[in-house]
Amino acid sequence: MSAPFLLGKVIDTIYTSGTDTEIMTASLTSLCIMLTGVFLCGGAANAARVYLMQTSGQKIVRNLRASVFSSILRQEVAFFDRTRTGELINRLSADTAVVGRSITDNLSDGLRAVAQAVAGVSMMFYVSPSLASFVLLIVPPMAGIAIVYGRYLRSISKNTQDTLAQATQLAEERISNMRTVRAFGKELSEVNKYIQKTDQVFSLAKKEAVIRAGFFGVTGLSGNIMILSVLYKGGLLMASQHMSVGELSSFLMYTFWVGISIAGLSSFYSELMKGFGAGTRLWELLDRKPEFPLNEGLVLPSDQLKGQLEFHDVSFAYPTRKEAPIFQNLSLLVPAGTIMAVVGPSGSGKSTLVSLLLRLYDPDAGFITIDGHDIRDLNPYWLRSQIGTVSQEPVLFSCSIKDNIAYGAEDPDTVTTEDIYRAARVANAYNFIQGFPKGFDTVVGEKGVLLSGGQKQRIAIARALLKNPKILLLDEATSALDAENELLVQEALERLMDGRTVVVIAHRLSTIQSANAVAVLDQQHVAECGQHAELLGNRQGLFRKLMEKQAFLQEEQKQALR
Ligand SMILES: Nc1ncnc2c1ncn2[C@@H]1O[C@H](COP(=O)(O)OP(=O)(O)OP(=O)(O)O)[C@@H](O)[C@H]1O
Repeated sequence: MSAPFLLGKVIDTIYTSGTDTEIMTASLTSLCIMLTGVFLCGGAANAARVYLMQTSGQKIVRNLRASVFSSILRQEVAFFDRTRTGELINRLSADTAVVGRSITDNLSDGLRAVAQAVAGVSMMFYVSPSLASFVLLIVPPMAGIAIVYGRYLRSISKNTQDTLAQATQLAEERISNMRTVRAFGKELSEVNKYIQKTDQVFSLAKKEAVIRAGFFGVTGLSGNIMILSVLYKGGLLMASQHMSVGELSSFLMYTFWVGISIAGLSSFYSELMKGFGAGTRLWELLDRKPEFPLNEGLVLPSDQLKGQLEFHDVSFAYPTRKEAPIFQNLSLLVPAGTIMAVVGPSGSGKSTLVSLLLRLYDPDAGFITIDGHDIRDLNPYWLRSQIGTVSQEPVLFSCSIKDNIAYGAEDPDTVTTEDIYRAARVANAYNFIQGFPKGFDTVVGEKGVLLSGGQKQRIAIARALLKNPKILLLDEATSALDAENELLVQEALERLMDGRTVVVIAHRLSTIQSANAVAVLDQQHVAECGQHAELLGNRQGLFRKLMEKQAFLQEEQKQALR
């Protein structure tokens, strides 16, 4: 900061020392030594600034990403029904990147520009207060222009990030459902839809470019006006002996300095406003409180849990479709240690029943109990740790089979390989896993696409076995497995169900026959409940009709295969 001042002194020394070369050389040497020291300190400070700002900025981004991800995972399931995956992915990657950029390199350069501008202006006042006051008349109109520009840029940035999120959503959905896109031959039309979205992003970027160009043009022009006014007014002051040539040179250098800082500041300001625009949704996400807590409430001694489940006059509609109730005054008792098969027409709410038991949603009226405790009073973490699930289409993560099975355990890090092998054996999965060249270390592809339906189910059964839950919620696969797989899965399921309270969405006759009771869902409540033989005996009953229809369909399928 003192460099222009010292350079001014150098010029004045040269100018005033006349022909006395000895004095001039001595003064010049000492001033140049001082200047070298100043430059060295400046260089070191600059390097330290860049390093510190980079590392602390990246740390902020890392923490921001972790907080956003943790905030997303804390939200209730209904939040994910309303919010698209692609949008959340975009918030996590693109928005945090924009905010990150605005607070890392940009903040570092911005702070330097602020420091330089403040110091430069102070030095301008120090060298010549009257010239400084004259030159800085340009600041108030510039500040007004900057405020309007900042607001506009902020709103454009928010729109850009929102449109980008829609484009990401479209791409994410199509890529993850590539087989359907291919089967319908929709590649070209999907590309066109994506291009439409990116075109919207492009037109917003063009708007941003126009206002940015205007703003940078104005700041450049004002810098040149400042220099021109220094030359004009400073020239006059020099002519009237109120300023030396060295002072005018210093002042001019400070003016350049301040001009460059203002250019830096406008770029800093632009990036900061973009960061604020992109950050708006991030702050909303970070501030959002989930509708129900994840880890608060009553924890019962797990060894005393019997596992009796009961629905008491439960009414429920999905938060996104409040106008279409799924259950009205539904009551159902599943005694501890028994198997309840749930059947009913498609859309009657069988999966919804399971979701309510897992407390993914809360009933609108009525309540659900486990051993007489309202599940809303129980700690949701604890509740879910007592429940095992195997769904129709089990989801496996893209990691090793070993890690996928260990995922069932409360603390996967403490699970031994022997525990995993044991669970795999009981689930009839050990032999086929060991048949792979890498055995249990085989990495299954995204969503486990390398495995057949039956294999995935057996891994999911091993995962549930490792959890060793008191309560089991099963959704039997509707898609037919080959005879051998069917037998192996059935056997594994029977072992898994042994000694637990089971609610099974049943699709196989054998499961329905072996269940202790069958609940038939229809018209938003339990239409019939009883043992298989008893329900079948009621000729007018819904269960009988369902079974007849199923038998009819099976017969039709067999004929079609012949
Ligand atoms: N997350 C959701 N948001 C809004 N509505 C939903 C949601 N999930 C399911 N539904 C609706 O709730 C109703 C019951 O669905 P559910 O999946 O529980 O039926 P189901 O008996 O299991 O059907 P299926 O036998 O065809 O699997 C359906 O009309 C469905 O469209």
